[in-house]
Amino acid sequence: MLEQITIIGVGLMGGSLGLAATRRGLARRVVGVDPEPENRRLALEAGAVHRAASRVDRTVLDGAELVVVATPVGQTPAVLEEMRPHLSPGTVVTDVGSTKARVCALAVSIMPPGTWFVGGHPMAGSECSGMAGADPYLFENAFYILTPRVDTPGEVVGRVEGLVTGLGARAVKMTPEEHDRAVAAVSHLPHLVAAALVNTLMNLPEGESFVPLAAGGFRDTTRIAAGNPLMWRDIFLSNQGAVLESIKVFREQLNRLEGMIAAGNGEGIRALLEDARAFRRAMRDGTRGYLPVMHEIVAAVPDRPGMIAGLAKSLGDQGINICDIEILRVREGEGGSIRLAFATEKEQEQAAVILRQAGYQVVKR
Ligand SMILES: NC(=O)c1ccc[n+]([C@@H]2O[C@H](COP(=O)([O-])OP(=O)(O)OC[C@H]3O[C@@H](n4cnc5c(N)ncnc54)[C@H](O)[C@@H]3O)[C@@H](O)[C@H]2O)c1
Ligand SMILES: O=C(O)C(=O)C[C@]1(C(=O)O)C=C[C@@H](O)C=C1
Repeated sequence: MLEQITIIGVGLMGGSLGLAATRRGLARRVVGVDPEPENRRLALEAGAVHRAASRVDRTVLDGAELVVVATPVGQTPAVLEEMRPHLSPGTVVTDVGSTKARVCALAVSIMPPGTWFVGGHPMAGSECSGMAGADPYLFENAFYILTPRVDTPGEVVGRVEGLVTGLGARAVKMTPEEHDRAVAAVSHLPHLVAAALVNTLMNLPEGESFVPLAAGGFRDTTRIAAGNPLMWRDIFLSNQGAVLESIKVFREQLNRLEGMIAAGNGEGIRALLEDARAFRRAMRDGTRGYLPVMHEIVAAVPDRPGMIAGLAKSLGDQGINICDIEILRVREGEGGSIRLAFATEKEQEQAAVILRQAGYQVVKR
C-alpha cells in the first residue's frame, strides 16, 4: 500500500481513480486537487479523496509517492510546470491523458532531477464529465496503456503498474508514438465521426424533425458525440498528425462507398460490407483485438414490476453470474427484450436452459 496518491483533476477519470483507489485500499491517503468547488465537494462526499485542495502547492505533493494528472491534455504541461518546484526526489508522476507523444516529450524537460514521468492512458471512459460521472468500476478489466521511456528504472514503471493492476486494469506497454497512431484509429476517429453524424442530421433541412425516428443505429454510433468538447478539442490538436492520417483513410473509404452507390455497383457494396461484418464479428467473438469475449442471450420478458430481479434471481440461485445486462426494447405494459452477457459459453448455455424452463423466450446470440 502506498502512503499517498495525489490526483490532479478530480473529474470523471480522476474521480473514478480516486473512488477505486480508496475502495481497494491502494493508498493510506488520497489527496485531490481541482479548481471546481463542486468536483471537490462531490469527491469528498463520495470518499474518492481524503483531502481536496483548489490548487497545486507543496502541501498536496509532500509525501505523495505517486501523482496522477487527470486534467484535459491541453492543461497537462501547465500542471507539470506548476508542480515542478514542489516535487521531491523519488516522486513518480503519471497521467491519464488520451494522447501521449506531446506530453511525454514535454515532461522530459519539465520534470526535476530525481523525479519520473510515466505516461498512462486507461482505455475506458464515458461521454460524461466531472466527478458526478465518476465510477469506481470504470477500470475493471480495461486495458491501460503505459508509455515509459526506455531509460525509466524498472521500479518506477513497477509503481505505476502496481496502480494499474490495483485498479483492476491490465497494463500494456508501447511507445508514445505507437499509442497515438493506435488511438487515433480506435478512439479519436470514431469520436469525430460521431460528431459529424450528429451535425449531418442537424444540417439536413428537416433534420430536427427526423430525430424522433432515430433508433438503435443512430444511438449506438453517436453516444460518444455527447462527450466534453473542450477535452476532445485538446485531444485532436495534440494528436494532429495521426488524426489527420486516420481521416485520410476514412475519407478514402467513404469515397469508395460513394462511388459504388453512384455507379449502382451492388456487388462492390456487398463485398465491402461483407469485409466489415467479418472483421467486426471476429472482434466480438474475441478472436481479434482487446474486446472481452462475451456470451450473450436475449430474453423476452413481460413488462411487470420485479421482472429483472426475478430473472437475475433464477440465475443467481444456480450460481450463474451476469457480466452485463441491457434492456434492448420495451413495449409499455406488455413486454420487452433484455440482453444478458456471461463470461463463458457454458454459463450462456445454462442460463438459456434455466430461463426457458422458467417460461421465458430465449435466443442465444
Ligand atoms: N472521458 C473519457 O472517456 C476519458 C478516457 C480516458 C482518458 N481520458 C483523459 O482523461 C483526462 C481527464 O478527462 P475527464 O473525462 O476526466 O475530464 P473531466 O472534465 O471530467 O475532468 C477534468 C478535471 O480536471 C480539472 N482541471 C482542469 N484544469 C485543471 C488544473 N489546471 N488543475 C487541476 N485540475 C484541473 C477540471 O476541473 C475537471 O474536474 C483527459 O486528459 C482525457 O483525455 C478521458
Ligand atoms: O466512452 C467510452 O466508452 C470510452 O471508453 C471513451 C474513450 C473511447 O474512445 O473509447 C474515450 C477517450 C479515451 O481516451 C478512452 C476511451
